[in-house]
Amino acid sequence: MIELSGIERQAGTYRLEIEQARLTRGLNLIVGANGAGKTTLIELLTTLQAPDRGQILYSGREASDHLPLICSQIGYVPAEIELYGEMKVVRLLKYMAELKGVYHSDAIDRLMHEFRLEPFKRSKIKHLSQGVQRRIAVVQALLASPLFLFLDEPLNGMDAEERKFLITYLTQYARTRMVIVAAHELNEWEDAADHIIWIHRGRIRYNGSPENWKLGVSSRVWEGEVLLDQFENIPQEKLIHFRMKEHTMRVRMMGMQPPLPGFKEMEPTLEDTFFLHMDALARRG
Ligand SMILES: Nc1ncnc2c1ncn2[C@@H]1O[C@H](COP(=O)(O)OP(=O)(O)OP(=O)(O)O)[C@@H](O)[C@H]1O
Repeated sequence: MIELSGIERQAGTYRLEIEQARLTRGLNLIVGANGAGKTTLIELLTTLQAPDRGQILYSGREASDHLPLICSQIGYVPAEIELYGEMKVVRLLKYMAELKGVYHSDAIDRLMHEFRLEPFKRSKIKHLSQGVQRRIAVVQALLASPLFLFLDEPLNGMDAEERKFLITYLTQYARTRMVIVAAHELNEWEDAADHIIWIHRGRIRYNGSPENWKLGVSSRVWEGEVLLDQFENIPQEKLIHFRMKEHTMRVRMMGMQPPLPGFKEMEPTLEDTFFLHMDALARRG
């Protein structure tokens, strides 16, 4: 468990403030608009940044008093990964393992196999696709079986198969450990997220189950088809997404009532719920 209390962090004009928060085992999905503070929160939790005020406890231990121990329990995949391009994959992973105090090759062999990296074992990192490089970044974070695994936008650069594999892997890993993921694309995490941490303008607005997050919205979600000229009159702020068909548009919208006859009410997804909460905040001003 990670417990935060009285956290304050100023970076330029941006300010993060967290009075109290508790993160528990399972897959924790940090959601928020651009610039909300997802990366700042992850960097505080990985000890990369120190708070100006407040306390972060990892399984009851204060980070500043037990830094080497806590760092050894953390795995981190940043959003912008920069691996040593000239190194071969196996050499890089051996080096990263040694830095983490892992001197036997079992973990490397197992993870290379699980993440299907064996064909690239002797390739230089710089010759590999973004998706493969990201898989390597995830593997290096997993080498010491961290209790706390942080991933910032981990699906960036991955193809559909890699994304599916990683989400399944993390879901299983999160059964016994804490996985904390910051993501923009929420629908992909629909079945994986155990907890939602919604951050808005440097404050945690929600920390709890996806089910309760969805129940916390008053507006509803509707889907239906409209003609192209009808589409032009749809208020853009109520639009969640749309898909062009031959002569019509399939649109997904939010609102208390069906926007037009023939629209059906839909179960809100995580992504819908994010839009609904943001819309409610905007209406409150
Ligand atoms: N060192 C810094 N100096 C000044 N401003 C900073 C610094 N670090 C972050 N910020 C600002 O703090 C805000 C929060 O940044 P952060 O990267 O944590 O947000 P985010 O939710 O991860 O955003 P995104 O979704 O765009 O990645 C942004 O407005 C950013 O420009």
